Amino acid sequence: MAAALLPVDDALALLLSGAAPLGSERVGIADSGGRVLASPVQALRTQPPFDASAMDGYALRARDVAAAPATLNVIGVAPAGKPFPGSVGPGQAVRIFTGAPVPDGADSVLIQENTRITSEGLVEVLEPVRMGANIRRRGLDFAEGEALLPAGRVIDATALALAAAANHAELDVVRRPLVAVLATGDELLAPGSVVGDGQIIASNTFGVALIARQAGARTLDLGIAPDDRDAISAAIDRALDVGADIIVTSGGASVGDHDLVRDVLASKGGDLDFWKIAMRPGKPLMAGTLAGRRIIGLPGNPVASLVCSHVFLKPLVAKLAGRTHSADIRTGVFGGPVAANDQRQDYMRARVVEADGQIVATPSAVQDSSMLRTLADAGALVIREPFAPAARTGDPCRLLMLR
Ligand SMILES: Nc1nc2c(c(=O)[nH]1)N[C@H]1C(S)=C(S)[C@@H](COP(=O)(O)OP(=O)(O)OC[C@H]3O[C@@H](n4cnc5c(N)ncnc54)[C@H](O)[C@@H]3O)O[C@H]1N2
Ligand code: MOO
Repeated sequence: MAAALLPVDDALALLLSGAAPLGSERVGIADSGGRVLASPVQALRTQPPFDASAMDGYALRARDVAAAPATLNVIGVAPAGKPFPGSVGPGQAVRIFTGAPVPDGADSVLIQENTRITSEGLVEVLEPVRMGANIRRRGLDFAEGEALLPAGRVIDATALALAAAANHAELDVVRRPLVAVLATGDELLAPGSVVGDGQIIASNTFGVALIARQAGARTLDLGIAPDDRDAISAAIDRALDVGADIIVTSGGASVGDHDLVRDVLASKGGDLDFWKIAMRPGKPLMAGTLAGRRIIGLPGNPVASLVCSHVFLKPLVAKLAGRTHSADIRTGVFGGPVAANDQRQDYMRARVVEADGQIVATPSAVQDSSMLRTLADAGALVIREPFAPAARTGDPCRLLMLR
């Protein structure tokens, strides 16, 4: 009897054990969007750094206009960036604009809509103003030294603007893992090639690399290696030389005479954590380490390579990149009957629609792992546990959402 295959969850746990965020690097604030903070961000300054006007109008003393209408002497102007140097005394006002420091002596800002210019240097105040109105107090937003953003926060638009406002020209971010991807196979040609007898176009690594990038990696395309030990070995050496954190191969993972990836890794001193798992598609998946780098050997079948990338590569990249990853797993119902499952956990491509508040998932009739188009059409993968019994239309199912 064939050896029992490693369950998917156990394989994933093995792959992720010991994976931790990579070190940090400093990047310019303008380049930090989308990265993950490696250290917390503190305010390097106080914002606003002075009591500031929130409106265009007049800075004055509230008590002077308590019995409005009242006329005040306009003794100067305070635009943003140019503080008024004097002080506002009884019966006086300073023309002020949004963002300008409130001059000494003034305790309130009256919006200009509630005033009338009567003559040069005089303003008629039509309504009283609440004490302190329209003034943003110093430090309203944050004060120097305050913690603003925690380590681990993804730098979204607001975090980026806040860090800039706090006067950070550079930020400490988690290094993005470099994922090098290699296609293997004598039959493979780059897209755009003239295709000869027995040849096909290599597609896997494009999708695999995009999945890695979307999880937070940088990627390097190592191209296509023929089914030749030296060629595969040379490509892996290149990945080691450029400092790849994860080396991903596609193809050559199975048991055929031309499936060489495992041999090459072994000959280079690599250690396999697992090979062959209870998954469909994806049975020949392998993972291990080589010279301190992580290796993932994806099966060549296009759907297997992409499904394994979603299930294994994505969380590994996310972990090294310091991101929290949780697969989008939902409960739905079957839109058609499915047969009982065997010992491999199945990831069935399914079209999904919403009906009566439920996700209805209808697996494609043919699930051959060469069929990319059915994966592109699938909104989700139905996850079928090993030995799950046959299911009928309307029975609940577990979905890994793809879109
Ligand atoms: N005797 C057995 N044969 C196979 C088994 C098995 O257990 N015993 N497992 C099957 C399963 S499951 C899979 S999955 C495949 C995976 O095998 P490999 O990883 O060795 O993949 P290849 O043989 O190199 O290629 C399989 C298939 O995919 C095409 N391919 C490969 N690379 C690409 C690429 N970059 N882009 C597009 N298509 C690619 C290749 O031409 C083949 O058609 O093994 C089964 N066999
Ligand atoms: O994993 Mo192979 O594609 O699982 O069929």
